[in-house]
Order: sequence, then structure tokens, then C-alpha cells
Amino acid sequence: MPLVYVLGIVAILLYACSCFRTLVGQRSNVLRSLPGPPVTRWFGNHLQHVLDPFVSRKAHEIFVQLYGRTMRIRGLGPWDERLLTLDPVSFSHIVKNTVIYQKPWQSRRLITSLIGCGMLSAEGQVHQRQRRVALPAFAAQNMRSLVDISFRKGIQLRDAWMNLIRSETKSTCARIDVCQFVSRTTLDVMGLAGFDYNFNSIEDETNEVFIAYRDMFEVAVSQSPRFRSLLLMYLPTINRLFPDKTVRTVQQSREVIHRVAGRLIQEKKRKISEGEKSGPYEGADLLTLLLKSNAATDIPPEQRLSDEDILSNINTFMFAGSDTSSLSVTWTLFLLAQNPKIQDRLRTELLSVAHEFPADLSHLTEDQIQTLHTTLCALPFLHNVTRESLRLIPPVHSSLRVATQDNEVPTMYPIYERDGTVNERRRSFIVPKGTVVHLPFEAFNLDKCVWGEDAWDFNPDRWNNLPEIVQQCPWHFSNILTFSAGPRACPGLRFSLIEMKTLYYILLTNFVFKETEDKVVPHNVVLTRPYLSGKFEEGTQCPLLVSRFSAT
Ligand code: HEM
Repeated sequence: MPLVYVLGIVAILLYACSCFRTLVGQRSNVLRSLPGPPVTRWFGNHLQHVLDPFVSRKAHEIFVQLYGRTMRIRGLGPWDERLLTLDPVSFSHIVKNTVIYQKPWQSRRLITSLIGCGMLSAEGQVHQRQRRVALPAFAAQNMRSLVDISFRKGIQLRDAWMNLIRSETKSTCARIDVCQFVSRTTLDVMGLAGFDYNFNSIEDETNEVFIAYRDMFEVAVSQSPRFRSLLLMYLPTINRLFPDKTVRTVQQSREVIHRVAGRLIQEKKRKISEGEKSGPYEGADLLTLLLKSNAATDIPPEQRLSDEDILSNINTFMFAGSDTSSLSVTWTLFLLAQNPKIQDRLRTELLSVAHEFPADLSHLTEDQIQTLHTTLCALPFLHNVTRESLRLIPPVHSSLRVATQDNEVPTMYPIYERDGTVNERRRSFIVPKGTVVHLPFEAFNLDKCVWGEDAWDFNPDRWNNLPEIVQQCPWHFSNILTFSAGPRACPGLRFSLIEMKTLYYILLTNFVFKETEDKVVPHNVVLTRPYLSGKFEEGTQCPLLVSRFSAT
């Protein structure tokens, strides 16, 4: 019998043992005292209800009506009872207590195997150290060069779309997969802003580092055969012993990134140390800022990051920062195409400042670009559209944590008993060690009890008059959970807002967006991505009809 099958059987036995142990443990699991939706089959679960954006908003609404805001749902099988909380006090407690509530080892292992152990997957002191070194790089004063980079890449994207429209012989508009182009744009921005490297992928997709990142990220979101994935989770050495095509792709990608980024790290270090003698090196990419922050005198030597850690974090920024931003921009363009009046209003606001700058955007100086960006930041409707889109379709749909010890969790709302009665006095419950906690970012953003009956509508004006209860949710950004909350909230918030608003300005003042006849639907494949209804196998896409905007 081939060795791989023997290993497979061993892994399955190990897995079965661990399931059995957990199953026996479940009998006394105090989480069982919480109410929750039933399962109709022994191996049934609620994963689709809570993960699939096509059904999750309705599912969460029904769950809350029936079981309150603190409930038990089933994960992979009967041994996997999870906590689902829509209670803001419980949520806040869980995301704040990062020592107790950590990311599951399964997702950390997968992320680490692809991009190294950066901020997304590190835990404990390693994570704290990385965050301490990285956060200064995201400070407002360090974002100046990002404004310039986003603007110039936006112009390149504009030119690419103009060419596509011009090449149409029978129509004045082109059917463009905006998702694909915007994704290349944000990857380009991350390359330049992240480590001063131009993929130039808007114009040409042949750069080896671009291909390496693209292939690696495709592996992260591809659904590899279930048997092998399960096996790998418990026996990762199988990849070394029996590499398949995916493993070889990841290896090749990692080699390219190591070679090029490793060289860039050494070059930057040299420039920084030369600058100590001949005047400071002014590089403003995240890599330079990370290296400078790492060398700062207030960081004790034992707290400093190794070159490997630095590279893992640059990879992490590429991974966490490019697709999220591109999907936000894509969903906004889609929502604007669905809502032409809102699109017109936004364009009118953007055009009202356009006359202050040269008509040909390609000729703006760096100072003019900075002034333009400051002007954009003060535009109220642009801000409303940006955050309304982020609220309605958060790219990170939800996240998971695991309790590393028994813990008492406070609640704001009373907890339901399993028989459906409400215990008004009970305002806390115990989460047993090992419990998986589902953090539903999207469900909080779309909660009708908080945001009102129109919570599922795209209504940027809501931000002019928020219900009081919304204002009591001071999450990381604008009372929404799109960027999470607590010590592990997204450090790239400011970065992505700059990128998004710059792109909206350039795209909306140059183009008009309309829906095509195809139905675009959201699916959660690591992030909430657009697909054509019934054509999932064609991959992520968001085709829109794009025509030139002309003021006359
Ligand atoms: C619209 C754009 C973005 C959205 C919606 C977003 C959302 C999020 C969310 C929800 C998390 C928490 C994930 C979890 O707890 O499981 C997160 C973490 C993170 N994000 Fe973002 N992000 C965006 C852009 C960026 C950018 C541009 C960067 C970097 C340049 C970035 C870097 C990170 C990193 C490093 C983490 C891990 C933080 C930690 O665990 O300490 N993100 N992001």
C-alpha cells in the first residue's frame, strides 16, 4: 500500500480519536446550556448560515429572534459546538482579551505556510512585538507617499479603461470586469507602498514577483481536495514528502519573493545605515518604515524583528491589504451602478472640487495631489458613500477565535434559556476552554435592531443622522466592524481609506458605471467576492458597463 495511504489512515484515526474525545467532553460542555438552532442531520451544521453572505443576513436575523444574541451553533460536526455572539459587550470582551481568545491553529498554520508568520497569524508576545514595530509605519505622517502612489496608479487604471472604451467599435461603453482591474491596481499600490517595487500589473501581468504573489494568493483561496486538506491539517509533513502541483507552486512563489524581497531588505538596510552618516534615507515605503522602526532606540534589542519576520510582515500586508481594498472598491462601484442617483450625486460632489486643479490629472504636481487628497477627505458625501459600502458589504465577512482557557463572558442583553424563556437576570456565561467563537462582522453591520429597518439598503445618507444606539458602538472605524476592533483591529485602515477615496475620485470623474444583464452575487471565499450567479466555476468577476463621463 503506498505510504501516502498509510499516512492518510493514521491521520484519520488520529482525527477520529480527537473527535471522540471532544464528543465525550461535549456532554459536559457548559456551552450546551445556551440555546441555538437545531440540526436536522447528525452531521449537519450551521456553517453556511453564518458564512455565506447570500444567506447570512437573513439567517442571523432569524437566529436572534429565536435564540437571543448569545447562542450555540454547530461547526464542522457534533463535536464542534461554537459560540455565536451578536451581543456588543460579549464581542468587545472577546476581541479585547487577546491572551485568552486566539486565532485557531488551523488558519494560522495555513497562513504561515504561505506567507510566513506575520501579524495575521502570530499570537502572544510575537504578535505584540510585530505590532509594536509595525504600527508607526501606518501613522498619518507616513502616508504622504501613499497618496501620490494611489493617485498615479489610479491614473494608469483610468488610461487602461479609456483604451478599452476606445477600442469598442460598435458601442460607446465597454463591458469591463472591474474586479480584475481594480485588484491589479491595489496590488500595484501595495507593491510600491509596501516595498518600493513596481509590479506594473495594470499594463502587463508578466512581472515575476506579481505572478508569485498572485499564484500564492490563489492557493490560499482555492478549494483543494477535501481529503488532502484534512490530511495536511494534521500531518503537514505530507507536503514535504509528497509535493503536489499546489505545493510546488507555493514553493516557487516563496523562492521568488524571498530572492527579490530579501535583496530589497538588504538594500534598504544599507541605505538606512549609510543615511546615518550622510543625511537620513527618506524612503517612505512600509518596508523602510518597518526597518527604521525596528532599529529605533526605544525598541530593546531582544524585541527587534529578524529579517525573516520583516519579510513575513511585508507578505502579510500584501495578503491582508490588497484584496480587501480592491474588493471594497469593486463593491462600491457595483453599488453605485445599482444606484445611479447616488452615483450622480457623488460625481457632482467630486466635480465641485475638480475645477480647483488642472483639468489633465496626469499633470498634477506632488503638492497638488496632496492638496487634492486633503480636499477629498473633507467631502461629506464621499465619506458617507465610502463607509456605507464598507458597512453593507464588508470584505472580511467574519472571523474566528478559540478560547485558550475557561472564561466568563459578560453580556449586554439577557440570555435565553434552551426552553426559549428569557432569563432577565443572567448577564454572563462561561465559555469553556477550546470553544470556537464565531465573530460575525457583517451581522453586526447589518443588524436591523441597531441600524433600523433599512439596515440592508445602500443608503449613504443614514450617516447624517445615526440612531443613538449605533453611536454607542465605538468600534475601530465609524461604528462598523468592517476593520474589526480591539488590539487585533486592522492597522491598514488609514491606508485603505486613502487608496479608496483617491480611486473613487479618479474613476467617478471620468466614467459612468451601469449594471450589465448578469446577476452579480457575493460569495465568501476567504473574503466576500463577487461572482456571476450560477457561474461560480468562472471565478471572481464583477462586470460593469463603463462609459466615458462627459460634463457636457
Ligand atoms: C478595505 C480594506 C481592509 C479591510 C476591510 C480590512 C479588514 C481587516 C479585518 C477585519 C482584520 C481583522 C481580521 C481578524 O481578526 O480575523 C484585519 C487585520 C489586518 N489587516 Fe486589514 N483590512 C483592510 C486593509 C488592510 C490594509 C491596506 C493593510 C495593510 C497595508 C491591512 C493589514 C492588516 C493586518 C496586518 C491585519 C492583522 C492585524 C493583527 O492581527 O494584528 N489591512 N483587516
